[in-house]
Amino acid sequence: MINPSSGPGGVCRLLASLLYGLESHMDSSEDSTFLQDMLMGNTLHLLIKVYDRLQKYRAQRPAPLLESAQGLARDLAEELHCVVASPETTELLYLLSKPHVQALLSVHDMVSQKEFDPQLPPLPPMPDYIEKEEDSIKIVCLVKNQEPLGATIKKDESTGAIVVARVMRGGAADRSGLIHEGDKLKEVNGVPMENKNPEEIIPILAKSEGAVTFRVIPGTKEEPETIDNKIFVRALFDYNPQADPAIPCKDAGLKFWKGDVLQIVSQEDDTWWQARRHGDANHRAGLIPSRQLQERRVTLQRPAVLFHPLRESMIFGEDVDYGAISGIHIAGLRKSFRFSRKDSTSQQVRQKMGKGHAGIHLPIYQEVLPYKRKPDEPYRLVLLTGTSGVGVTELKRRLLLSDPEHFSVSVPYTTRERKKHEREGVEYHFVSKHTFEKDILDHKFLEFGEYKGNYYGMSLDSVRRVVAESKVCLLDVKPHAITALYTSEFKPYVVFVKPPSIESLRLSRRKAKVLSSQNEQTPTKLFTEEDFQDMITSAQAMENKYGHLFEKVIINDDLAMAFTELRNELTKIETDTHWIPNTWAHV
Ligand SMILES: Nc1ncnc2c1ncn2[C@@H]1O[C@H](COP(=O)(O)OP(=O)(O)OP(=O)(O)O)[C@@H](O)[C@H]1O
Repeated sequence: MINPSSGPGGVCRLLASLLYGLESHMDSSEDSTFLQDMLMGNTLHLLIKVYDRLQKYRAQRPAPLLESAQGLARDLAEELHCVVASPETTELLYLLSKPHVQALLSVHDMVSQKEFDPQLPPLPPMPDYIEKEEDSIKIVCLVKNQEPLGATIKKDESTGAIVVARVMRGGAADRSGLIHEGDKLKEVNGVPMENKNPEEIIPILAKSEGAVTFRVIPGTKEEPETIDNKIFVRALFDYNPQADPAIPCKDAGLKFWKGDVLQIVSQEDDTWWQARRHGDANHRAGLIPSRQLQERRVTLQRPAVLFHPLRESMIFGEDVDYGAISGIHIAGLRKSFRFSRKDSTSQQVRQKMGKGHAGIHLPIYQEVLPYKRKPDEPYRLVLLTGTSGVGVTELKRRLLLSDPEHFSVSVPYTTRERKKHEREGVEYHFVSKHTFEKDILDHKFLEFGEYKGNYYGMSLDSVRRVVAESKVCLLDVKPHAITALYTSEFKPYVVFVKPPSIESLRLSRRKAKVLSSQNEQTPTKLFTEEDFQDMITSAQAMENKYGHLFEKVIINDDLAMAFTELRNELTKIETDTHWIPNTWAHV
């Protein structure tokens, strides 16, 4: 090693002795000559001298020249004095000599040399354990003087955790931007906060000066209970960010299912909104496709994993043969006024109502509001729908029997002759063909059809009459009729009765009988394998097309269980706060 303090002479002597010491180890005189030439040569000695001068020069300078603006200006002025004078150099020299330029340079040097940031202590090592329930720990190191921390703490009575209760504006904690209300303090300077009271912790904080290290679980700001100015939507499709190739970050996505209520927290981005699932313990917002993005996807019907496009051949439309109208009594109650099974050879059903959509054009998000029925308000209309034979009539029948004072059905209209035992307005409203046809033209019917030369139909007025009696009106309708009732007047609670798997159908419907209009002598028959298959296929098609209108899906496997589930759900919507489309709030 060259020691500059020993001076160039010392270095030369060192090189000479080094050469002498190495000679005995060298095999060839050629190597020895080469080393001697190199080490004792003038070039190396001159280089050592230059190096030595530079060291001395640097040691004499008071401050590093390049960091000082004044020094730079001085050097520049010296250089300018040596060059041939020109108007520019003269002007520059004049400017540099001006007192305010000098003052400016001096201020620059003063500021640049000042140490403003406190010396931060080294970060503490990462903890080698993280409790399971903690999804993130923050290690905050504050350097404070005698000033207080500027935050208050409290003990969370339910969890026992020490929580930052308040951060004072402008205080040390606030200025750091690292400690927030709701943060849980786990440790202060290595002292665990568990089982400590705020009174024990305050002196620890007060005493600490210099670097104070906090181990903190970032808190989630407690949301005030008010829902004003918040946007809630019901998701009308399933979404899995892991299966979405377009999302900017899969882990930042929010997975949700059709029917989930989401709070939209940001719509700033046109493509990706931020939302959290209502009722989730996790308050972290996640990315969801914006309405625009999802609409584009639905329109393009891709990617298939995110949206199940409708298969046209399976869509229930106005041209489908729904078969006969059933107006048959079962156990003293009228059989469903729905267009019945496909095995009928009867008339085509003409639809009048139910065309178009209830303001929901694409099943994306439906804006919703919390709703709780007031005692003087009418009950929500209960619409039961499902594929033929699935058990809609049976469930309605059980509801009526369970509480005839509370539940009721609307009375359909017919143009057929009244039978002896029938009473006007009980089984049917009996009207003339002329009146019925006039009512059709006046859009009075929700559904109507023709069977054996007679009209049958359900009018909106019939529904209104039940609602006006302060009863829960149960109505079983084909899904396309839902839209006509999807209004703030009726606030329909739409229940889709869904068949279970084909194996469960075979088991549960072993002895069940269905209507068969093929044989007048034996109007009922056992289910066939084809019936089960049809039920499942039709249910899937219905769900694909109208699923966005279904507020509740009940799988009718075990009848008693399906009934109990339905009954409980109806009680809930009568008594609890739940979500309804926000358009129903404005009458
Ligand atoms: N979960 C069930 N287990 C066993 N049998 C059932 C179940 N649900 C309904 N059934 C029976 O299946 C048959 C058809 O039910 P239901 O008449 O209620 O069907 P529906 O949906 O009203 O059909 P449609 O529109 O053709 O009248 C009935 O005999 C009924 O008792």
